[in-house]
Amino acid sequence: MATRSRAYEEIKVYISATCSGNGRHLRAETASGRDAAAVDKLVLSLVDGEKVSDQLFPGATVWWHAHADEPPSATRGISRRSGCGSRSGRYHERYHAFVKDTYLPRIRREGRELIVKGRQRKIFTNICSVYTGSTWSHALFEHSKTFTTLAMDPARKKEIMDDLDKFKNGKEYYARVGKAWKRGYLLYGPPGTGKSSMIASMANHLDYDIYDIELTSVHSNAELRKLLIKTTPKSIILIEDIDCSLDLTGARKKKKKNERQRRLVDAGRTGHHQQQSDAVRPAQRHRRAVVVLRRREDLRVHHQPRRGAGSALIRPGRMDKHIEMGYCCTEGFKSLAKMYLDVDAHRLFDAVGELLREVEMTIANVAEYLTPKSSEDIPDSCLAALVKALEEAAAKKANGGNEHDVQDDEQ
Ligand SMILES: Nc1ncnc2c1ncn2[C@@H]1O[C@H](COP(=O)(O)OP(=O)(O)OP(=O)(O)O)[C@@H](O)[C@H]1O
Repeated sequence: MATRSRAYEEIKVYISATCSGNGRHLRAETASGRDAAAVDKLVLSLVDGEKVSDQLFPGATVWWHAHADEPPSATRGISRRSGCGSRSGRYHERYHAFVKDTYLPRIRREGRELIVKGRQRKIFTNICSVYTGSTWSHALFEHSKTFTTLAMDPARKKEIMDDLDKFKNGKEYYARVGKAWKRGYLLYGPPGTGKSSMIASMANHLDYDIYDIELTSVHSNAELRKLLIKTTPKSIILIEDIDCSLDLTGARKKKKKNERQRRLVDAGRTGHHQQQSDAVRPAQRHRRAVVVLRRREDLRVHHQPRRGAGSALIRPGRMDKHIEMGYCCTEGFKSLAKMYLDVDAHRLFDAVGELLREVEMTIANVAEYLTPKSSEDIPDSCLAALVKALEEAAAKKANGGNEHDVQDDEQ
């Protein structure tokens, strides 16, 4: 809404997002032209009474003034609760067309992007209380892992990132084929192979919140549905250790009975545990996490009386993409070496590559060897320690032992 005052126009915009950043520490200096800092100040950082000027182009300026007032209740689409005041901008009337048609739309667009970028994502977990029933409690999601710092075969990484992008930008596709806008991933692999890191990278890549559901605390499908309804439209629904989660209500006893047998089956699938029979250690079994990316549509939970709450949601057959998080490969090792030691090439690379083809070591273990433990540690000593550990594991394996024992003992 613009009001006329002599040769000047005034325009008022309401900021409809929670402020982030502490405006008090920012000086209300002249904002320079079009840079993001100007929009940042304007949209997020100004405190009540502060002024900032923004140059449209040489000789043409908008003077902005921050107010703490809330939007009128009739203002549509603006939440009173989350408002952080308004900004009034004053400019010469001769620039009115430019301000209205070019400047303001750009400020709105850039401001919206900034708000989204500056938004703190959250990780939710479900809690069950006698007073409120099942509900979500949350903490800030601050996992720093991204696809840039996730060591894995670049081709596989690209495939996963492309898949995520396709999902994220798939609005028209999902509408056209009449499918709910969601996608399920089954992540599986031994502990320490990077499942949590992958989930964090996905959340950071998509800029989604994470809802980590503990299905054993959910007693019925109705309860689960209530929880899912309370999730935000752009979210990752995460169910870790689905083998345990499936062990819910009626299935629990039967499952326990079959536990030993299942371990053996899992061990058979993973190959290297094949001859271990009862010696299969739970810590080395493959663990599985289900990740459901969700946009807009509610997840449909079908009634599954015999399998317990959520089994329809997490049954592996329902997953669109299976991602195996395996042991460290040569490509994964090379990206770790770059990340941890800042080396692209080294005389020990070939030896490590060869040994990794022979023995299985998790990325977490490799990363630990590549982490300098003192100021004397240099790439040479870290890589030599890794080669030594791999050689010991290979020797143990050759003698019929468990190569993972060496790694576990040493770490
Ligand atoms: N691909 C990877 N790139 C970089 N670091 C990794 C990778 N995988 C694992 N790590 C490092 O190893 C450690 C363990 O990884 P993570 O927790 O992601 O494994 P996980 O498979 O989820 O283990 P668990 O099944 O026990 O939960 C973390 O400190 C992580 O930084």
